[in-house]
Amino acid sequence: MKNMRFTKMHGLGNSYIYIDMFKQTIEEEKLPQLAIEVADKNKGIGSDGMILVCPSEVAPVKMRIFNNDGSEAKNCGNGLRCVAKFAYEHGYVNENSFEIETLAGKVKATVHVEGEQVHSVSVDMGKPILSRNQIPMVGRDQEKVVDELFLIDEHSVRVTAVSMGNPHVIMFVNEIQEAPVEEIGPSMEKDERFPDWVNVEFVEVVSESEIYFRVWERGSGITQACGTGACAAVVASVLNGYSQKGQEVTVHLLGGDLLITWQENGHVIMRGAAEVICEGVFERK
Ligand SMILES: N[C@@H](CCC[C@H](N)C(=O)O)C(=O)O
Repeated sequence: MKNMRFTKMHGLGNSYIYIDMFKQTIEEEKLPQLAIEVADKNKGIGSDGMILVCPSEVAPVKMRIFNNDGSEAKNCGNGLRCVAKFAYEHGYVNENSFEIETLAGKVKATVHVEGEQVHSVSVDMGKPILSRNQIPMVGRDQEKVVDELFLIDEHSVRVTAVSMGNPHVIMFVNEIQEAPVEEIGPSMEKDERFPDWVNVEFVEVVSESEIYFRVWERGSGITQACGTGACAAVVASVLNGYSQKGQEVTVHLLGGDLLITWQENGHVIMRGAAEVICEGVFERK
């Protein structure tokens, strides 16, 4: 098909072009290039990537996410909240709580509705993955990677690694404004110690219930927000003794706030906004 209907949505400024695959089909091999084209801010629509809202055999809806370099990731926190809003408002689900399939497994979303519209969404993101080989991160010790010394370019930093279905490496800094996002982000993202590459996050701890957060995303570079990254940052805060399980943490991202709790049962709960920017037709070449 040539012309493609899209909805541009964002979660705290982390924007994607959402394609309704209940109503359209796109050739599988064309998806990576299409993500690059729609995300282009000069010749496309402009976004951090592309998300497909698909039928699923195991849940009412499935999310697939492509970064703006065309790479496909297994999970996306801000995307999950927007997919939940999209599925609810388009009538693909009838309940306020429902499952969403991702390449990393199923999660449960709950939409919070005012009138006919979803204004925010809570997602049970499941349990974080902490063992080194499953992040995946190279190294002999297969235990958790917590506050580990890591030499990158001329910097010596301490890292904690967490997978939320996609890989994250977290560094704690004293001043979030001074975080070396552009300096360290690109080389750490593609460092060979992370075989699948990695999302790179910087965190300033204010208190056990409040942190500041900035991100260099794998496949997209600097974005306004990263939902899975914010979940990983709260898990890392607990692992490093800055917070505790069961404590709700307000995460201040460039694009707004998320509320995140790493529960005693091991599940991470994320709550935040999901918004529609515009709808339209993209003319494919
Ligand atoms: N922005 C997302 C994460 C998108 C995928 C990520 N860049 C990756 O490659 O793993 C989020 O909100 O979680």
